[in-house]
Amino acid sequence: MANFSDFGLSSELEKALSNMGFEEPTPIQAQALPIALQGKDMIGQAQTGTGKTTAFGVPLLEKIVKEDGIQGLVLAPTRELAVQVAEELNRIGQVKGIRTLPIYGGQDIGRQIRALKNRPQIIAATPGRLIDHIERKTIRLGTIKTVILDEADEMLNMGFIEDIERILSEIEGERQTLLFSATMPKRIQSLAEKFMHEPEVVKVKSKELTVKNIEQTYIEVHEKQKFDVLCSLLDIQSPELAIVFGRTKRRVDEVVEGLIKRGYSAEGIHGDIPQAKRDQVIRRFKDQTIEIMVATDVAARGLDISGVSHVYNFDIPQDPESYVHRIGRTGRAGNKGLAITFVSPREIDHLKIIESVTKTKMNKQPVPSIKDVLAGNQQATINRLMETIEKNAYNDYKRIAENLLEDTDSVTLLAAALKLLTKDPDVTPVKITAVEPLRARKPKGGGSGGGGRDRKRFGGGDRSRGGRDRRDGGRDRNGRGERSESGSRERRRPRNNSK
Ligand SMILES: Nc1ncnc2c1ncn2[C@@H]1O[C@H](COP(=O)(O)OP(=O)(O)OP(=O)(O)O)[C@@H](O)[C@H]1O
Ligand SMILES: [Mg+2]
Repeated sequence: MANFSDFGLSSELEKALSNMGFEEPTPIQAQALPIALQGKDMIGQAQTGTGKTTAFGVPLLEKIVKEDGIQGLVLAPTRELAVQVAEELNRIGQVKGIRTLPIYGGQDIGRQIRALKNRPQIIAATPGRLIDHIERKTIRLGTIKTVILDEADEMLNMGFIEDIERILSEIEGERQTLLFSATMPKRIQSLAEKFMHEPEVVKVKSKELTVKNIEQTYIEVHEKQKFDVLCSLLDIQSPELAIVFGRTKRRVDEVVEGLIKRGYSAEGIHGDIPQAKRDQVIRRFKDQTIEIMVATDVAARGLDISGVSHVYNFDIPQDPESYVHRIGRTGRAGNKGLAITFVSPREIDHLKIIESVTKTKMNKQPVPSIKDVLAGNQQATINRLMETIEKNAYNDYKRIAENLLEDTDSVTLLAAALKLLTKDPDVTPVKITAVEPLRARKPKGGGSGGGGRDRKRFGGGDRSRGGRDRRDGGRDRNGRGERSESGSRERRRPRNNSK
């Protein structure tokens, strides 16, 4: 078993890793560190939640010297991910006095310009906003030595290729380029050929694209029943934290509204929600103020939130890569997770394609019955009761209990109390606008397997329009007048509007 001390790291970084509670490197770290620390270009693929951030963060931070301008750049497809990567790099880099600043759209640019005055050595950015800064000359990339493309395939999907090209062209001289993702569609190769210098490819060997600690199931359910089934599952499974993925922004809004109506604590996140609100939702979800986050694919990539025990695909994802990343929000860092995908009868073929590309099998689970829901709610009551006993938080009620027991027997009393405490299945009417099932297009030809298939083959992706256009969220992958979320995750604002 490898050890962090095997890599000849500086004592500061070794200390930082042990402060973070990292006892031994994960497989991708063990394989990537020796290569990346030599300064070589590298492509790293490993399953979700297996520590890719540290795998690139350590070689990046090791190279940084304290007083030399911006030396490192991490590009990420979404704002939340840029923020999270910056947080992790700051945690590791702190001991060495290295500062990472997140730069992302939707946040006041003046604030970012002020923060740049603190002279961060690393920038973790979404491409659009970084270009704004380059054009304003508030960020100069001339001193950069290391570039990391986190979730590179997704940045391609989102049409960021021109932006990436533009950004990299600003970086003069020799640079080390690292590219990481849990999925590596074939298209990545052209990106690598273009921007990397003889990259070494590091793939953590495993048959499946997903980690074993996520239990994967699916439920065949008609569109109209989805919402009730979701509520039933939430009652039966009482997740610690759950993410529910929907196909469109409207879908997310409607599911959130419905969940709140039925008494769940839920909030939504998608590309049309103002950034300040998005940040707040993530914060409230992380600190468990809300239990359910409903999201479009904007939250599918990279987010590392501990306590996410369940992922529900309210709508089956458009393509296998999206599936891999969505369910990867649970089962991270060796923890267990459960992923449940709703499939309408006409989407079964689509499900089979996801299974074959990801090389996994989802077990079919029956639609839960009212009896199951009641049993789940009863169990939840019992758990709450036991917690109250453990916490010793019942003393004020002891006297009342003793008085009541003088007239009524204990079993009757307790049964009545349990009945009162137990939630009845909530049947408050909720209407969710129906969406058409996703239709699978059979892949033409052999396909590469292992996530190597092109997205275009699934669900009729429209990638022919110009880059700007796509980024502005106008793309409609379903072709049915509902905006699909992909493409509006990071919006470029018109120049005069980005104050
Ligand atoms: N060596 C380690 N030991 C223990 N925990 C670790 C180690 N390295 C990373 N972690 C933790 O594992 C979790 C997942 O790490 P990270 O977010 O880097 O995964 P990832 O591979 O980038 O996943 P994704 O593909 O979803 O982006 C984080 O909470 C991180 O702190
Ligand atoms: Mg990651």
